Amino acid sequence: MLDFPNAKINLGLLVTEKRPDGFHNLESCFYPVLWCDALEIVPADAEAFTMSGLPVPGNLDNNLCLKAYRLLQQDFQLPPVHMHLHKVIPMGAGLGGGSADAAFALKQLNSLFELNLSEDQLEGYARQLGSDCAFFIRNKPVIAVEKGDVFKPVELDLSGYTCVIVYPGIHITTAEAYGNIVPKKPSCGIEMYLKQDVQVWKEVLRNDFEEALFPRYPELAGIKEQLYSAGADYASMTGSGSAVYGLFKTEPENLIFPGHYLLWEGLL
Ligand SMILES: C[C@](O)(CO)[C@H](O)COP(=O)(O)OP(=O)(O)OC[C@H]1O[C@@H](n2ccc(N)nc2=O)[C@H](O)[C@@H]1O
Ligand SMILES: Nc1ncnc2c1ncn2[C@@H]1O[C@H](COP(=O)(O)OP(=O)(O)OP(=O)(O)O)[C@@H](O)[C@H]1O
Repeated sequence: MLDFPNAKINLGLLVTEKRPDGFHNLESCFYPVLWCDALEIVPADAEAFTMSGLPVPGNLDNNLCLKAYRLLQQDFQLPPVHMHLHKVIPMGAGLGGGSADAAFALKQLNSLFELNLSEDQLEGYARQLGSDCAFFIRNKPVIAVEKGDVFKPVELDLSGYTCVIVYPGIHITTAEAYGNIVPKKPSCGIEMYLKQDVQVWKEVLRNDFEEALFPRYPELAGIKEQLYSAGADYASMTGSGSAVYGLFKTEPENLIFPGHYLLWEGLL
């Protein structure tokens, strides 16, 4: 198990229909990337939660790490713990950082207190914390369907690629992004597209949120264009934005995004 909660990118994201429960069905390939937070959990005399790094908006009590602890507490007599979260993954970026922390907390608590929960059981808990959360239990590339929490295996290896992720400092709320989208039934599943060469993805693999968000935030389309100009085989916004990534076969030179966070690193 990786010792840090890591982010994900979405390779294609089709929002296919609105569900009766208000959520949306989607189809997307979730791929883990090496942009990580740090979360330490140790037994303590009294419950404590501390944070460092990027400021996380909202009440401390609403932090997904604490929610994960409380969820397990409903079924198990957990001793008090001190959790410390060092936040590095930008929020409102479509990188799933909060979900990654929550899934990591479930896994850590499972091993720390020998709860013997299987990965399927952990996914069950994760689903209750957020749609993206279940993916991070196994943390392997998958095709996600339904709310993004039901998975199909995918044969995909991008290990030769460098992934550059640009975060433009724009916070996009997931609920708001879904509210601005018109679901579309695709003519063909994402799996068919992923079987083709990465260079072909540009023509066929789309993220439905781009159409709704690019006119509002033209800067995002500009970043995607810059990544292609720098030689990316494929570039896209991830999740509901605002981070945009490029996949490069050879490391690009002279990529400058003033004032932006830039991760220049590998995939998992
Ligand atoms: C955009 C993605 O990151 C793609 O991976 C995810 O679909 C977002 O998942 P998430 O951040 O875990 O989202 P949640 O915390 O479960 O839901 C936040 C809000 O997003 C909307 N939402 C989320 C997931 C989904 N499949 N349909 C939705 O309509 C709902 O309004 C929901 O109230
Ligand atoms: N541990 C946490 N880390 C980050 N955000 C958290 C955490 N716990 C709760 N939150 C809340 O969740 C919000 C966004 O979470 P997250 O980092 O998953 O954004 P995101 O990358 O846009 O998510 P997604 O990919 O699911 O759309 C934050 O603004 C914050 O209010």
